[in-house]
Amino acid sequence: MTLTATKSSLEEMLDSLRRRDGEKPKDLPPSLPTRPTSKARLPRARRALPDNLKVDDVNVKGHRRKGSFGNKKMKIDVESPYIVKSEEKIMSEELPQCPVPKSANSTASVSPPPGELEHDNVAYYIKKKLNVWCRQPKGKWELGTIQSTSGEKASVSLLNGNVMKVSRLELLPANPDVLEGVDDLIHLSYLNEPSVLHNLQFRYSQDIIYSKAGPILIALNPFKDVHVYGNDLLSDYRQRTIDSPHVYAMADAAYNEMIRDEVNQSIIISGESGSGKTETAKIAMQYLAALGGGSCGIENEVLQTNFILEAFGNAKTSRNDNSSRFSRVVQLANGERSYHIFYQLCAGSSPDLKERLNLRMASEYKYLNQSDCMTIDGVDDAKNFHQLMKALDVVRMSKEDQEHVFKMLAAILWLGNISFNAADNENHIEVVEDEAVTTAASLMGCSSQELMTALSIRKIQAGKDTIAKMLTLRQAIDTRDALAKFIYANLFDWLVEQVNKSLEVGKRRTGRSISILDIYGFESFQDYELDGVDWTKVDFDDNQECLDLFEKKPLGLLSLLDEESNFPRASDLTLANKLKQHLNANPCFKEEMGRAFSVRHYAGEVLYDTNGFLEKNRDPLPSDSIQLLSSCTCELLQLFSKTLNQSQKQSNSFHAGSLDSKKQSVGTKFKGQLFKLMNQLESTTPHFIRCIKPNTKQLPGIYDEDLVLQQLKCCGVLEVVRISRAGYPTRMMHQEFARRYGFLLSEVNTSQDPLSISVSVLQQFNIPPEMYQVGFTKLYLRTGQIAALEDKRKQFLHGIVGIQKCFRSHQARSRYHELKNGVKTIQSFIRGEIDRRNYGVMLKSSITISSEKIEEINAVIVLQSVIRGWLIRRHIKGKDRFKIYPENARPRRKSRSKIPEVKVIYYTHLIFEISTKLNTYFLKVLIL
Ligand SMILES: Nc1ncnc2c1ncn2[C@@H]1O[C@H](COP(=O)(O)OP(=O)(O)OP(=O)(O)O)[C@@H](O)[C@H]1O
Repeated sequence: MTLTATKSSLEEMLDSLRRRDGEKPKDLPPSLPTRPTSKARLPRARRALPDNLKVDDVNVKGHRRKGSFGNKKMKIDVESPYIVKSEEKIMSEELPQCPVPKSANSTASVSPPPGELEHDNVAYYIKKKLNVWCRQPKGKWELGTIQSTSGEKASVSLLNGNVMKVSRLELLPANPDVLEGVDDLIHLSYLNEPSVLHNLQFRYSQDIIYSKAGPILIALNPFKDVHVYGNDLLSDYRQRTIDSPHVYAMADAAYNEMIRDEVNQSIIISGESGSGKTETAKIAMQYLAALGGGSCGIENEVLQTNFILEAFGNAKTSRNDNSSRFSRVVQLANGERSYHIFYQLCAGSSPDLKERLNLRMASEYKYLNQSDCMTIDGVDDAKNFHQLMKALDVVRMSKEDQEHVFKMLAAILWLGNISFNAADNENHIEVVEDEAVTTAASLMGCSSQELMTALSIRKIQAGKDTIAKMLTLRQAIDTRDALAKFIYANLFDWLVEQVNKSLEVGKRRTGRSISILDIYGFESFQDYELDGVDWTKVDFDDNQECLDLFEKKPLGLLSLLDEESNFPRASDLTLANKLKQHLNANPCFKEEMGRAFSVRHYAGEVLYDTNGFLEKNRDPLPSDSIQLLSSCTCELLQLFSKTLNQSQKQSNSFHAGSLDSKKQSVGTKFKGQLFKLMNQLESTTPHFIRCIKPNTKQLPGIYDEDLVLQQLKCCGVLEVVRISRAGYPTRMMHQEFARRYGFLLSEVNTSQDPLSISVSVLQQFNIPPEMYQVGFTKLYLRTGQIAALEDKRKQFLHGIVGIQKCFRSHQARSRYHELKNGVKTIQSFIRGEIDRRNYGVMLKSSITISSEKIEEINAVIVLQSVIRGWLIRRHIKGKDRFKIYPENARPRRKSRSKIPEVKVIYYTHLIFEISTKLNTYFLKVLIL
């Protein structure tokens, strides 16, 4: 398969963009002011620092704390999200027609993408000495100012001092300095290629690797540690004290939407090999794991799973030392390695394990030594093997299962070493019975003979008879390799299943999930129309025709491939002819010479050679091999063959008669998996991250403009920004919108109808009508609108919480004082009593006093009792009157007890009072 991204198709795409830009959708302002209507000055590029600026407020690496000065994002915190702050107003007054965004939320004022300089505009640009982008002969863009024009030519003075004459078509408007390095491309006044590239480069040069392109997060691979991760930043993003673009912010948005809308989410990460998808996925996982429960250890578990998945799923390629790869067990190119796990196992297993697996050095296995590359600079395979063992323990894989996994890996390596001898003159072979066969067979749990038969003979059903046919060398090698690939693929799937099982705790708790995957998708605009929305249609490159080319039935490429795979006499040439015959009418298909054809994909044109298509599409694992696997004593192999049989039965019930009644083609399997994935995705809210590789050398600090531009175009980032500005990317059901924002209404809406509540909310906050569309079922909002409402909602909730706090604290304080006073009274009462009772003892224990003093105290106590007795006797006559009787022990002679209970309490108080006074008196005496 050769990739030929022809210039013509890219140019065509660019032209279509230009043509569209020329049409200028009616809801968008012109690309440049035709005439200045204000004499006001342009905004200064650098504003003076405010007096109250604190150094802490301005973060390095583009991490802007909310409300801090010095960031590029034009977002401001204002009372109403739709009221423009004075400074911003001045800016827009100064540039009445130049579309500088008023705020992050007001996107209607931005212009459409690249437009050539119009005649009127050129005069304005010359007069105001405004910067323009000027294309250099080699295609690079340079900043400069137009000095003069003559016909279609313009004389441009470049920043480096050179003056050059260029066609006006080679000039594009540049953004004002104030927009340099904005964190969302959507805020650029001019969304032309050089402006976008410059903006990303400006940020990249300051190690700000994340930017937004409307709803998409762009991540430029820094190829170095840029210190923008870790627990501190993680909690900053969680608490929303930082809102600059970051994977954390996107993961946080996904998490919040999952909780808010009760809908599963997906984070879809796309990009070229080596652009940083895996790293980005890990960063997102790190954030979600920390949210999901750092306390119960799941964070560590999630991060450990990465180690397992990378060991088994990644390999070194020429583009990336740690590339996620498929199917590279049996074939390797020079400079590349097979999956890391094979090298780790050979380098790091203990002598015991080595002996059990009869393991050799990596260089002794043919599956590994066909490439000249055995090690990776800076990577220690043995150390990584020990880390892998720990990770397997963390995901609770039993030692027995771990042993099974290592056995399967060793079996694969030994299978690769099996060789064949010619058996006759007809190119038939027989297996060489050597150490490779015996070890592979013993690791798999079958006899050497069984394995040798499966690799050299194929049984064919002819009516009721079974005929044994000897294999040719090619067939035998294919069978051996297919067996190795099958075992590895199933082992990997099984591992993923084990890992998922061990992580399922979280899912059981919430019932919701966030999936992270490497794929790219497009927005569908159909539902706008279905919902009765009158909107300015945004033209965009739809790849439906290309999708039809592949999967339309009965005459799609995959169906035709399956059909041809069923013809015994079919060849790759007959397949190519069939494709040309049936698919020529599709504009995405192009005939080529011989067995070749081209497909016009969204990203560019790809030339395909049908060589080997049929063989690869047929089921690569013969039924003899499947039988062998099911008879092996190794539990994992039995499980794999059982799973294979089940999936074949299932697919046969769905696709009866599609291929031969037993086998499912690779194409059909792939299509089935893709549809399953799409179905899963469709039930989620997607969040897109586009990873960009700034250079092919895998080095920091190098920004290759052409390479970046190509990647931006291939995945349609510029399209998405343009569509986001012109479209309504946020949709919400009226019920949902009313439930979430209805309470913000200052007047109660009597109708209680969600649609009218939604409209009242929009009106209350003066959302301009061009910022939304009201559908039958949903509300459609332009970019940034929901964020503004969310801010408003948050402010409102803060206010409510503030009032609640005040009221509750007042309540709590009053209650506290009441209790405190009560406690004080009881305490003083009890303490007095205790003090009185223990007075002598306390004195003895805590103060060192002489025996004379003790005698003195005793004398005082005696005196006290005498005085007390006298005082009481003087006040009250009759000793029974002073007794406090328990409830159930009242005196029998009630007639003699005439004092009411109140009086008893009074007297008791009196006694206490007197004795307290006496105590105080005597204490004073003692201290003196
Ligand atoms: N955010 C980042 N910070 C620092 N280095 C990074 C970052 N992202 C990627 N890299 C570097 O780039 C290399 C390649 O990244 P990664 O393996 O994630 O690419 P990929 O897109 O997954 O590639 P493939 O498709 O081949 O699997 C990493 O090994 C790492 O050195």
